[in-house]
Parts: sequence; structure tokens; C-alpha cells
Amino acid sequence: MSFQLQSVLITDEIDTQCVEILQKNGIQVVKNTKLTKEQLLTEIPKYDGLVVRSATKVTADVINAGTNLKIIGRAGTGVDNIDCDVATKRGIIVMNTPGGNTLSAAEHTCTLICALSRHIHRGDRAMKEEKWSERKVLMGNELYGKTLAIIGLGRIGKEVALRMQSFGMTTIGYDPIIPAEVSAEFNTEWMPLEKIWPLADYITVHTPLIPQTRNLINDQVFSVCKKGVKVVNVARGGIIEEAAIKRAIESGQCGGAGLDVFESEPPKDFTLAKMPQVLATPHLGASTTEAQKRVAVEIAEQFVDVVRGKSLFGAINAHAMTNALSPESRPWVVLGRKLGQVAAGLNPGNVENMQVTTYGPSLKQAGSYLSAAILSGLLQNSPAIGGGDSATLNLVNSPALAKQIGLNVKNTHEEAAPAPYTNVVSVIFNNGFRLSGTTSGGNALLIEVQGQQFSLLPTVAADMKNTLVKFSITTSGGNALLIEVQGQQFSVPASLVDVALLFKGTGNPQLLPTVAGALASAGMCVSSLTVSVENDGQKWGVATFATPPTEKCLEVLKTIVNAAVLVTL
Ligand SMILES: NC(=O)c1ccc[n+]([C@@H]2O[C@H](COP(=O)([O-])OP(=O)(O)OC[C@H]3O[C@@H](n4cnc5c(N)ncnc54)[C@H](O)[C@@H]3O)[C@@H](O)[C@H]2O)c1
Ligand SMILES: O=C(O)[C@H](O)COP(=O)(O)O
Repeated sequence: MSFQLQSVLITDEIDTQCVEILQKNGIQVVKNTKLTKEQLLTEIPKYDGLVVRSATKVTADVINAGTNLKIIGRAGTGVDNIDCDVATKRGIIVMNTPGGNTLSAAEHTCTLICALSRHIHRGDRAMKEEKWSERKVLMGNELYGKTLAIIGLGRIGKEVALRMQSFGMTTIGYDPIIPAEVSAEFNTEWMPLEKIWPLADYITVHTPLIPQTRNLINDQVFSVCKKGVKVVNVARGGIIEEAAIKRAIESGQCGGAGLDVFESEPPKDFTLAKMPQVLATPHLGASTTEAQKRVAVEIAEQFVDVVRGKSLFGAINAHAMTNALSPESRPWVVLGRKLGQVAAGLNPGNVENMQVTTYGPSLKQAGSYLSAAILSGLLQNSPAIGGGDSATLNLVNSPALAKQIGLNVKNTHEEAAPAPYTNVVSVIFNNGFRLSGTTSGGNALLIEVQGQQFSLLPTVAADMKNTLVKFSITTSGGNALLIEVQGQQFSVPASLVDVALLFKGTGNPQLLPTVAGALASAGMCVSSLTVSVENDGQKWGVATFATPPTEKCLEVLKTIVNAAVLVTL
């Protein structure tokens, strides 16, 4: 998937290095951190890239207004301020900078734990209010020998564990995807949540805010914790229910809370933040010069790497693209899309299952991007997804849209390609329609339609059993070549450049000259014409043109063939 970025809008406070790196790489940048929502909606169509931190809410209406948006970058970790589902459906890459602010967030967490244990915030307030006598009531606790429960043992959770162990704390924790052996490597005993709650003196949360973690710590959890348990949230407001913290502090069940993040930011109601037992900071976890430089540089470099086709590091919604960035993969992406278009033209109607088989060593890692490319061609005009908006279908959104309409995709790979090809792609649908193709010299070639191979090529026997139509594609000299549709190979693999005309005719030996004559008399400048071998009285054919063909050639052809479709490639 080729990727060009011309202009990027930055709407949150981000280190200047982000701007410098993007500009040095030829990308225009506008930084405006003062835009209202209405102004953002007006401005966003001018840009193909957007960079934000947590303040800008990249909601569905912003994404939909961004008609040219290709990529949204989060200079930081949490992407909960970005509607990732809508971005994915629009084919927009969303990426964050995982790890760039890990140490700062971990240090902030440790700072809150330490400060809570010794009432630093209350002592400081007392001094500012000239109340020396407060020292009598601000009795603290040592951290030594206490148990810290860490919910979420990812990047930040792990760094918090390592740091708090140096105070002599025992660390225990829970994470659904980090196994006990891994947490044991950083001396943290993995436990189920119900075992954790009664053991913890301190609880700190380091998970994303997702349905499973919203209100993870609530009244019921507080009720089974030790009396006086202290809680810390430097992850996202709402993982510990704010109303429950307030109630637990009032009842004495909770001995204190360190909160950097809030259910609403800024909070609509500061009552909780103002409680003496609460140590509150205004989302400062990542606010260090080091973290801000890191995330600014990282997001800019990640954008540049995507443009250069080097890497998709940090992308959270573009799995199919991961192996599709190299120059060698480009003809295959083109070919996949063309196969999808050909299939849509020749096999209209809804399909429920699609199986893509890649053959040959070069395509070992290509299954996911080739199936996404085929889907992008197949679904571009599909009424099931609102049809006709071809510009928006790409490797990012086509898998998600296929899932949405219940189209299941299966990828398989076989090392040996059918001779004489080195690499081939075949696609078969549940109704049996199949095609095969390959690439050569940058062109997409059709080698077989519906089990009928094009002459001069050996039969791809294994692919043609019990099937009706199948495409196969390969690459040769960097081009996409369609080598077969439905088992019928093309005598000369069909190059799928610009606009190709596919037709299905009878086994009449005069099919090729008849079609050539008809096209010539319709004023078409034919640059290549090839037909497959005959099977069951049918032959498939492909024509390409030196000048764009008109719909008229279709009309002319339909009088002499069984089916014909123009495919724009
Ligand atoms: N306050 C700040 O300024 C600040 C700065 C950086 C990150 N953060 C936030 O911190 C959080 C953690 O960041 P990270 O970089 O460590 O992320 P991470 O992805 O490395 O770790 C998160 C962990 O949470 C785990 N998890 C998911 N669901 C869970 C559940 N139901 N119960 C327990 N664990 C669960 C995941 O498996 C993962 O291991 C994120 O929400 C991020 O947005 C806040
Ligand atoms: O998830 C994050 O990276 C933090 O919450 C930091 O947010 P910020 O970039 O707005 O400081």
C-alpha cells in the first residue's frame, strides 16, 4: 500500500522536534492547539495526517469530517480519545508511541505511592497554611514490608513493581495476558483478582480503560480489601470508580487515593480531588521533558517510516499491512485488488466465505495483506457496505468491513507454486467461483478462470478439484500477473494494467479473431488479447487496451460472448 503524506495537523501541545522531523521529511505541518471542536471540523479536511495527545477528542464526527485523513498519531500511549473503530472503517491508520512515556508514568505512580504513605500533600498544605501542629495528626506508614497489588502487568506495571521492590514492598499482580512465569521474572506473584484484594495494602492500576476494566475497583471490591487500603490510578479515570473511592474514604475503608486521571478531564466536580485523603494531579504522568521529547520524536519518525514503506511500528489497526510495505509486495497488492475486482464483476452477489491460497516462498507472509487487497477490490462497490465509495477501501478497512458483513476469510499457504510459476495467488469463494493470478514486470496476470486454464500452461491440478471459479496470481519481474481464473489458465498470463476486459465465450476456435474483429470495428485500440484453453465448451478471455475502452465495446462484445466485464485496475 503506497502511502503519501503531504500535510499534518497537530492539535495538542507536542515537543517541537515532532514538527522539525516531519518538515525535514517534506511534510507540511500546522500546529494549532487552540482549535474549538467546530474549527477542528472545518480544518481537518485539509490534512492527511493528525497528531494528538489526550486532550483532543478524535470522535467519529472529526474522523468523518477528515475526508483526506490517512493516519492519526497519538504522541503517547492511551488511544481512548480516538474512535479507533470508526478510523478503521474509514481505512485510517491509528498509531501510538508505546513505551515513550512508560518510565515517566511509572515514576509518577511511585511518587504518589510514596507521598500517600507519608501524607506529603497534607504536610505541604499545612505548612502553606502555617499549621505546624498538623505534624501530630499526619502519622504515616513505612512501605517496607507492605504488599503492593499491581493490576495490569504491562510496560508501566512492570516498571512500578521493580521500583517499589527497592522500598522492600512485596509485589503481587494480575493481568489476563501476562503469564505467572513472566511476572515472576520481575518478582511479582501473579494471582487472580479475588485473591489479591484481601492481601493488598496498596493497589495501583495500569490497564487501558476498556469495558472489562471500567469500574474494576468498585464498592464490592473495596468491601473485601483490607481496611485502610490505599489506591493509585495513573492509568485512566474510571478504572477505579470515583464515587466508590469517595464512599470508601468517607467510611475509612480506603486510607487514601493518589489520582492522576479522572472520569472526566478536567473533572466536572472537584469534590473528590479536594478530599484531604486524596493526592490529586492533573494528568501529569507523561508530563516530563524526557517523555515528551521521546513521544514527539517517536510519532514523527513512525509517520516517516510509514511514508518510506519501512515499518508500521506503533500501528494498532493495520495488521494486514504489516508485511505489505516493501516494494516487492506492491505488485501483489495491486494484483490482489484486481482479483477482487474481477471476482466482483464476474461473480456478483453476496459471498460468505473466501479462501485465499498463496503459493511459493515469496508469499509465505503475504496471506493477510493479499486477502485484504482482494477484499478491497471485491467490496469496493458492494451494496452490503454502502457500495461505490472505492477510494475508501484499503488494507486497513477491508478486513474490518468484511467481518462486519459476515464474510469469513481463510488464508492458507503452500510452499510449491503450480509450475511454471514461482509464486501464485488463488482465491476461491463458497459458491465455488475461483481465479488465479501472478505478476510479471509489474503487471497483474490472470492465469486461470473457473477451473479453465489458459493454454500453453500446465494444469494446476491440485487447485481445481471440486471448485467452480478460482483466481491465481503471481509476480514476475515485479509485476502482478493473473495466471488463471477458475482453473483456466491464460496462454499468455494476462497483465491487469489500467482497464481490462474479461469475457467468457464458447469453445468456438474462432473466438479470439471474432472478438478481435468486433473490438477493432468498435474503434478499440487493443494492446493484448488472450484466451484460455477450452473447458466444457467455454473459454475465458482477457483484453487490454492502448487507449481507454468505452462501454460501447462491452455492448458489442455481449452480442458474441456469454459474459463480459470491464475491470478498472
Ligand atoms: N497518566 C498518564 O499520563 C499515563 C501515561 C502513560 C500511560 N498511561 C496509561 O497507563 C495505562 C497502561 O499503559 P502501559 O503502557 O503499561 O500499557 P500496556 O499495554 O503495556 O499494559 C497494559 C496491560 O493491561 C493489561 N490488561 C488489560 N485488561 C486487563 C484487565 N481486565 N485486568 C488486568 N490487566 C488488564 C494488558 O494485558 C496489558 O498487559 C494505559 O491506560 C495508558 O493510557 C497513563
Ligand atoms: O496515555 C498516555 O500516554 C498518557 O495518558 C499521557 O497523556 P498526555 O499525552 O495527554 O499527557
